[in-house]
Amino acid sequence: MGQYIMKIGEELITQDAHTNTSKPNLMESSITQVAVDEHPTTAEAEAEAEEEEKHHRCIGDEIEIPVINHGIPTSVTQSMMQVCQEFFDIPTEENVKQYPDDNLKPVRFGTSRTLSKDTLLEWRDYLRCPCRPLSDFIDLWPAKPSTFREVTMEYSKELAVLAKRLCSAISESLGVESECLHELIGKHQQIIMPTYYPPCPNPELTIGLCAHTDPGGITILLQDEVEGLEVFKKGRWIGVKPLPDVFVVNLADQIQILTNGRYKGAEHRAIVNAERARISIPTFFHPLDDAKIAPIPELLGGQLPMYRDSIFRDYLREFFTNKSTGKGTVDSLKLD
Ligand SMILES: O=C(O)CCC(=O)C(=O)O
Ligand SMILES: [Fe+2]
Repeated sequence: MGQYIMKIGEELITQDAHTNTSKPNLMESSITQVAVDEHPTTAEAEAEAEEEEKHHRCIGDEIEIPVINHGIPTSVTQSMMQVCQEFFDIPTEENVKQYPDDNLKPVRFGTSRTLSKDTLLEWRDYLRCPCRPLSDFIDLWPAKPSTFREVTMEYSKELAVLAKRLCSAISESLGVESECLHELIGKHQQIIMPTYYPPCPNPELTIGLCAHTDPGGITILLQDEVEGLEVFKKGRWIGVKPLPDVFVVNLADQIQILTNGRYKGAEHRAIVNAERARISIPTFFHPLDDAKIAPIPELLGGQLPMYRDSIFRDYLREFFTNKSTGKGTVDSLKLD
């Protein structure tokens, strides 16, 4: 009941992404997209929401967007977190054997714990689970833990609905057809990537995940209660505080291109700590591999395109081949 996405100019309730500041961060630019309903999920959320309701909230460039009251039952997010925890509890060697890290395999497990092939060691394990069409992939997903497939299927369906809502809100905030971004990016590829960051005896010597923007369209991220996600904003890294029942949404590179730079991909990274393992579950929404991505003509408003066209498959290849960090790949498409 009452789950919807607000659009620009309407009343917005968002939560500030910062751990370092308690003040809400008002931004000048014109993007807004947040799911709210009249029943905040936690007392904390309610208090913060009331505080922030007074403001016209604009969420803009290079910030990760927390989404509360998204309508996804807590039982679904908790089960997903739990089943991922159980998956990562399986001995790493076993997961490596079951789901080899072979680029040709859609479902694969990557780890820095047993292998030394990476020159730059990112301190994490991950499982890549494509979801669409489900019938193509579900039998390839882990059969252990025994509930993994069922729980992940349920979660993926809920996330697909949320992604559609977010795409509509972003489209409306841009002044284009509400289906626009869903058609371009929201309804095609969906990939869930549960990620595990083990505690690290020397966290200052490593990184969980290097600075990057996500290459796809949007990313919806569920994290456990351990801090580690950071966003680069105004020249510094800012921790994104994990809050119960709150998703973090990243706008990614293809949104930056489609909007001709009006909305920016959020640059982020993950750090690790010596005490506690952390689990984060990003779900990536990508265009079709053979989609041509270029600034949406309606959004040019008489300006020249800032980015040249690219085919998403080629974009991804470039992104992964060059191990591009930060905004490297998207910047490489910039026209002079
Ligand atoms: O650890 C996180 O929360 C971020 C994960 C992430 O950015 C990614 O997998 O692209
Ligand atoms: Fe990311």
